[in-house]
Formats: sequence, structure tokens, C-alpha cells
Amino acid sequence: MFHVKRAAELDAADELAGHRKLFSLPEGLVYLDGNSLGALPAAVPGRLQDVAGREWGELLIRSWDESGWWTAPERIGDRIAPLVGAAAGQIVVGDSTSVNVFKALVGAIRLAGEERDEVLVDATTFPTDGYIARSAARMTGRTLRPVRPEEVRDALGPRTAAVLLNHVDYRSGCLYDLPGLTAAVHAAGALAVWDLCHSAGALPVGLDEHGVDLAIGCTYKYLNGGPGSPAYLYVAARHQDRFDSPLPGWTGHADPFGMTAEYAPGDGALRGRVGTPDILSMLALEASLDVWEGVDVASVRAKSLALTDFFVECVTAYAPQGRLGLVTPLAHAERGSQIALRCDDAGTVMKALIARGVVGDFRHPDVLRFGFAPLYVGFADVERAARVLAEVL
Ligand SMILES: Cc1ncc(COP(=O)(O)O)c(C=O)c1O
Ligand SMILES: Nc1c(O)cccc1C(=O)C[C@H](N)C(=O)O
Repeated sequence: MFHVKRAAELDAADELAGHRKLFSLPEGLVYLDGNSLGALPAAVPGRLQDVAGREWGELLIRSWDESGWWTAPERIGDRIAPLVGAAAGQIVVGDSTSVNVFKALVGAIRLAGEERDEVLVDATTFPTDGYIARSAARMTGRTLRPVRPEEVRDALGPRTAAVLLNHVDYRSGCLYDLPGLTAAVHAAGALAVWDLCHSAGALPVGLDEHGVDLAIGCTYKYLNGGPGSPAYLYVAARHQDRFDSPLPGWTGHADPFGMTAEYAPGDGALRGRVGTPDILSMLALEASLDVWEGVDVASVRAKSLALTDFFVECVTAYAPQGRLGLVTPLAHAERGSQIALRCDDAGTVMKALIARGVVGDFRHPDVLRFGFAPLYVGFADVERAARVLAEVL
């Protein structure tokens, strides 16, 4: 009873509580998987109908200009920029995260110069980053060295060209020290490339403030862009002139409609563009970003920590002793916006939870993962999730 009452008090005091009505969520569902696929902002279906019916159906090819389709990648990049602490003109939206990992890492290796022949990658990373890093290193004649994030500082040296790191680990929910690690990478004369998939929209990133070189992230998690929504690429302004994309497609050309045989890169963020933007997904993302109007990322972070603290508190109070192990660090400075719990039969437990209306996910081999999206998850949801988890166990 204590935790039910406490949840009601916390919800009553929650300044972001009003944002939940901006989302379409099934009645009675506790959705704790916004770190994999964010919920649907209620305004998106109407906007998509307009894009398909009027902009595509009626205006047809005129929409590239008249509906602003052509400039959508940079325009939407500028909408994402304040959420990750970047000034305008440094982010371009398009392609998948995997493709942007490739652009960013090869771009960073090229910026670092020929004499630096080693690339460091987080050994515990979400697999696609590791796969792409291996290929990027192979193609550029560098050696790939996978290291655990805590080993990065010792691994840096005069050979290091670039380091690809995750701001928040997808499995453990561990938040890494982006300012400190970026500074260490710079002290070694290398470039830092950060994957923001699990932090953007959940906590302050401070790309400009901390001097990050390049970054990428998806938009379908805490940014609620929808399944397969395009990812983004950040190239710090100071690197843009020398950023040499390994995928120099025609839409990143200085004069795309000049259709010249020679490639001449465009200025600024648009140099990160490749081919024709995926307009339907991109404009769904643009509409979904309206939910951030007037939202301060610091208040999102404060609520995220309160939600995750409360979840740990409820699980500790309700769950049978010894059945669960906490994977995510308790220290706020080391925690993203998810709680990962180790449990022997995690796969079966998660299926049972989902059947009872509490959606999280299972990650091999034994992790129950719960993501807390502060714009639409409340404290009563948290209490219910912990209670149902305890019942299932
Ligand atoms: C850290 C990280 N990088 C990359 C990806 C995915 O890449 P893509 O959007 O290309 O599927 C994910 C999750 O899907 C992720 O968690
Ligand atoms: N991107 C995904 C997809 O297309 C299907 C299923 C899941 C995903 C994910 O986002 C996985 C996610 N990056 C993770 O943290 O596990």
C-alpha cells in the first residue's frame, strides 16, 4: 500500500505528467520498451495522412520544393540538435544508424590522418556498431581493437585514430562518462565518435559543450520517430570542411542538380547526406518531435532518475529475495534511463509479463530490460510493473 500511495504522490507532483496525453498508448498497458521502440505521438497519423494524401497524392513532385521535402534532413536535424546539446547546422537526418556509424567512423579515421592506424571500439557494444567498425577498419587499412569502456583510457595512444563508444549501454543501461572519455580521447590526439541511441531524448548529452567530434543516433527510441525512422549524424562544425564522407551520394553534393561527373561536397551538415531522403518516415519523425515543444531535457533526466529509482525501490520491496540481480548501476552518474535485471529464466518471465500488460524486453542470455520514457511513463506504471513482476516470479 505504501508504494501505491507514494506513486500517486509522485504522479501528482510530476511536471511532465501532462505530456502523456500527447501519445496514443493502449489503455491499461504499461509500456517500458521506449528504449527499443518509442510510443506513437498522437499527432503523427494525421500528419502522415496529409503527407501521403496531399503532399504526395496531389502536389506530387512539386513537394520536393513546395512541401520542403528536399531540405527535410537538415531541418529535422536542427530540431534534434537542442535535444543533444548541439547548435544548429551540425546534424543531418537520414539512413539507418548502422549506415551513419559507417559514415562517422570512416569520416573520423580520415580526419585523424594516415599515421594513426588503430581504431578502438566498445567491446560490449550493440552488435551492429562492432560489425560496422570492423569493416570500416578493414576498408581503411586500420586495426580494430575492441576494449571494454573502462579500459579505453589505458588503450589510447599515439596510434589511436578514432574511438567508437556508446553513451548508454543497450543491455546494462550503464551511462558512460562522455565528457571525461572525450577529453581523454582528445588528449591522445584521436577523435571521439559517440552512439547516442540510448541517451538522446532521455538525458542531456552536451555534444558541443563536451567537444564531441562526431556522433550518431537512432530516432525510434526516446525520440519516438516510429519503426525504422531515419537516424542522424552529427559532425562538429570545426570538422565539417574536412569531413570526407565514405558515401558521397548526389544529395550531399554542392550542386546536386548540376549532375556533374565530379563529386564536390556541399557545405555543412548536408555533406553527410547520401541518397534520396526517406520522406514518409522522415516527416513522421518531424511530426513526432512536436512533443518536445517547451520540454527541458534536464527535467526529463530528473524524472527518468526518479522513475528508475522508484522502480528499483518497488522491485526490492515486492520481488522474492534472490530471484533478481540488479545489472544497472545504482549511482545516478552511471545510469541511463533503463533498469536491467538479471534473472535465470528471463525469457519466460518477460513473456509472462507481456501477457499481463507490462511490456519490457528480454536480452540474451538472462536480462530483463525495462526502459523508462519520461514523457509518457508515470509512477503508477512503475509500481504496477514491479508488482506484476513480483507476481510472475
Ligand atoms: C547502440 C545501438 N546502435 C545501433 C542500433 C541499431 O542500428 P539500426 O538503427 O541501424 O538498426 C541500436 C538498436 O537498434 C543500438 O542500440
Ligand atoms: N531497432 C530494432 C528493430 O528494428 C527491431 C527490434 C529491436 C530493435 C532495437 O532497437 C534493439 C535495440 N537497439 C536494443 O537496444 O536492443
